[in-house]
Amino acid sequence: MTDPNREQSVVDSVPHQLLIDGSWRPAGSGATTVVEDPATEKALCEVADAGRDDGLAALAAADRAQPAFAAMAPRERSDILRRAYEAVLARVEDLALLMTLEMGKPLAEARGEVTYAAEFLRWFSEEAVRVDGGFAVSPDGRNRFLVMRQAVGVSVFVTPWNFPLAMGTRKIAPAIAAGCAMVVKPAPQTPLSMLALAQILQEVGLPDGVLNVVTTTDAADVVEPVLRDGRARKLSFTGSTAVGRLLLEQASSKVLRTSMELGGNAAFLVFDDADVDRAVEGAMQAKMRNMGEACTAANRFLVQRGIADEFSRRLADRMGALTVGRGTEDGVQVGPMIDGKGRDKIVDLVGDAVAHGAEVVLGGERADGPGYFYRPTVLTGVPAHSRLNSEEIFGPVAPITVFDDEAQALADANATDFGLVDYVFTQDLDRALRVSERLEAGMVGLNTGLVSNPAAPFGGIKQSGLGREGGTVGIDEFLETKYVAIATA
Ligand SMILES: NC(=O)c1ccc[n+]([C@@H]2O[C@H](COP(=O)([O-])OP(=O)(O)OC[C@H]3O[C@@H](n4cnc5c(N)ncnc54)[C@H](O)[C@@H]3O)[C@@H](O)[C@H]2O)c1
Ligand SMILES: O=CCCC(=O)O
Repeated sequence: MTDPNREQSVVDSVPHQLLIDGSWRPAGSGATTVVEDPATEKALCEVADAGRDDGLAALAAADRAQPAFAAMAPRERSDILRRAYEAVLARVEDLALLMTLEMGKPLAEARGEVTYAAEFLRWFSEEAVRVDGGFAVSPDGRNRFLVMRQAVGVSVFVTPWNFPLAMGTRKIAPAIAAGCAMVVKPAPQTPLSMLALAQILQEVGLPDGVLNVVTTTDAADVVEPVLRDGRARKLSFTGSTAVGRLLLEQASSKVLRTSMELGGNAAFLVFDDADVDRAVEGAMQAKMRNMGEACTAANRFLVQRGIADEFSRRLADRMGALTVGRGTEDGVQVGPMIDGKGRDKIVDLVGDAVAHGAEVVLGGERADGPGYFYRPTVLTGVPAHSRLNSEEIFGPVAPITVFDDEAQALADANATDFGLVDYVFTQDLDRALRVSERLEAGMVGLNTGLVSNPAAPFGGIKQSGLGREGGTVGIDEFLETKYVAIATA
């Protein structure tokens, strides 16, 4: 259990204000909003609650900073990122505690996210100095083509609460590497991790105005004017598909470049020939990482008939052995859901599935007492038409249905508007490749329950998004290609 004095001092060590043009300031209106600990439902602190004018001030600051930052030597931008990587790692314990306090994940997982977030800073410090161009002779030999890549320009980031640090660095690091100034709007539930990151970036020498952070409870009031203003050139959003769709419309008014990391509805396929130990281990990872509050979370378990009983029993045993509690306490493996709305949605989805005939093998209820806790749950016989199969659960619920053959498994897995990630467990190499090719998803976990890696291209197809973050292509989202035609005598 962490010491309450240490918790308070970690919360107090972060500025609770907006960062605009290198200075920390209150919201123009003086408004503040409460940040809550979802495990206790008690207030942690207050932060500035920005409005429209604050958002536009942040945009103006980014616009002023943009030309000099784009002109800065790539090595200098790379060095800023490298120093930030080292500074984040030096503060793993404080950043992890801050994250656990504001969003609930157990400390061990929060440490993992801090490290994951830091890796984006390191990866893009290495990419910053590798932006290339091209030179070619035209087919008729009369011209030369010079191809250069330049920073897109001022970028607007809107980020979610579930990975409050990593979803920030996955955008901020490539933007710095490419030379883009930014306006960042974190989720209202988790402003503290982003403010702590901004403080670190400031300390390691990021020029004033390059990163502007605007915390608000009225996202629409702040973000829409910024997108419609004309000075921003790029929007990168991570969050739900519904909000992504709305922001795409707003971004279209000025034809902004867009990257969209949206919701998922991952299928987790287990074939009769799978190694059951690996499948159960992978299921625990794909389902229980972040208490199931992950876009990559396995949302639908599709298990072949011959192995279904054994897999369901073993998964229920493992999930039933998890310790639920406040993430700051020793040994806790499952923290609270982010808020009452998130927890109530899970209650509704499970209720709907049970009403349609699903059987509760484990859990199936919220936990008593304060905090937004929901017990790890396994359901079998979940009917195809229940809401659990089409909506993101975002919680520790594993719905299992049975299939008979590969064609049915593929049809069921692809019967969704989403296409972020799917998981496949089989020991048959031909099947593994065939199924991976036919799954309609941007990513596939083959005999693994974890695909996230800063060095790999993360992203979805269908209504799960546009573009990729991370990997060698992550920086491309922040670069324009310019071609110069050179006439030769
Ligand atoms: N694909 C990915 O990489 C990825 C990663 C993490 C989370 N997600 C998705 O995010 C969702 C969970 O996060 P969430 O609940 O924070 O999502 P959300 O869409 O409710 O909110 C995301 C962000 O959008 C902001 N927002 C909400 N309404 C807005 C508006 N009208 N204008 C401007 N901004 C607005 C929120 O304040 C928040 O900062 C899930 O659907 C999850 O799958 C996707
Ligand atoms: O919520 C989505 C998960 C994000 C990740 O794994 O990088």
